[in-house]
Amino acid sequence: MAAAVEGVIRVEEVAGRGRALVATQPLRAGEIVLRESPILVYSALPLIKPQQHQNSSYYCDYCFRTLSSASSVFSCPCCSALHFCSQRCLSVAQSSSHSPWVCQALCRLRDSLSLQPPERQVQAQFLVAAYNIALVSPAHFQILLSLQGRVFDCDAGDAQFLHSLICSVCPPTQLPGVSLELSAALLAKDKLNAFCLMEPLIQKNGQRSVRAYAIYPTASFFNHDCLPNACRFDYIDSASDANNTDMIIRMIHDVPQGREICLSYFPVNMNYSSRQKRLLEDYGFSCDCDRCKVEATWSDNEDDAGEDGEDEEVMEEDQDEEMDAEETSGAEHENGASDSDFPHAYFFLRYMCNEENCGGTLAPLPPSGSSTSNVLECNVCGNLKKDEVINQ
Ligand SMILES: C[S@@+](CC[C@H](N)C(=O)[O-])C[C@H]1O[C@@H](n2cnc3c(N)ncnc32)[C@H](O)[C@@H]1O
Repeated sequence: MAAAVEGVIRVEEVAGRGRALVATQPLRAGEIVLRESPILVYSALPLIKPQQHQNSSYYCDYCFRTLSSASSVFSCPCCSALHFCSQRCLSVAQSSSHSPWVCQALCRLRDSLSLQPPERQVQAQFLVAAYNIALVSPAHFQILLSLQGRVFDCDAGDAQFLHSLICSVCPPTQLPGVSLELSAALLAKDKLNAFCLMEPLIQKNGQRSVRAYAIYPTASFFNHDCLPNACRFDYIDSASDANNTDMIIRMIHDVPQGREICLSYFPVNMNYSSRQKRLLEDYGFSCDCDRCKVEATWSDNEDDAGEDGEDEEVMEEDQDEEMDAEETSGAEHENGASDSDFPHAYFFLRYMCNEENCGGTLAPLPPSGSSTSNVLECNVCGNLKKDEVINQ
């Protein structure tokens, strides 16, 4: 597991927000403050693939890179259901994420879950992956247990169903300490801390789907802000990097020492009601960041309440009720609010990607020497853009 960038951020307790990551020194725009590998990654595809996809595989079930051609696919010799991009990925998986215990458990789950919705199938995969790390990597399991998320943070019905299922498909003697409470706590930790590794390409319907979910030990301590000062990058299909599922956190702009470093758990262009609903339902808190304080006074909040997107959402991008670039930067809003009521318009003009259907956030490339880069990179579509402000 790659470590955090030494010393530039540290975990602190912040009143009303739990643990948080705080700058130990002034941080510069574009600076990488964290790079780390996940302790657990699992597929976002349901166990039972839709009929039309049964004979196709999209990505390696170990490194999660796209599988380019059928000729380069290595299938699990036991279940034939998981596919790997190389003999190396297959071998490593067999002693870690696709251990004989996982292989057997997933085969049995496929039979038992055929009538269950895709989300349940994905949750079952998470629970198998989580209990597997208790067997193959107890230190990582302890880290998982230390993350935010208690029994009552997850749906009791889901926990009961999935726990009974796991117990019926896995020999219990192999899972010391397994209990309904533990299964529920693990599901809660997944809900509050998992990041989505998104498909790089936007689909025809304008959406991007989730390829895999991943849990990172330090990145799990980033709290949310609707105007974040840092954002995450991942390069899942990168061929050059052995750690393609690493999470990289870069500063969007300069911050002073002692400032909390926050991410947005979803695209910054979501509107106020959708953000509040999502944060309360999925993360259990009401946001009172500077942006929310301003937008709470806007009169049109009632109109968009209740219109929530359907995507899975955990610290990820989705296409919920959006504010487009014009709305977020216009001099006059539909409800009569002007830029003086919207002091964060500057953030949207400078740091929101204006590619259609993207919704990504821009951060400068890492600084070289003492100069801040004048090139901004989008964390969703990857487009590069000249920073007009720095160029002026
Ligand atoms: C990924 S964890 C972040 C780390 C967490 N604070 C901890 O102590 O482990 C997400 C949880 O942190 C808390 N949190 C995140 N952002 C917050 C905010 N802006 N205000 C209050 N609580 C927040 C919520 O409890 C949320 O479910």
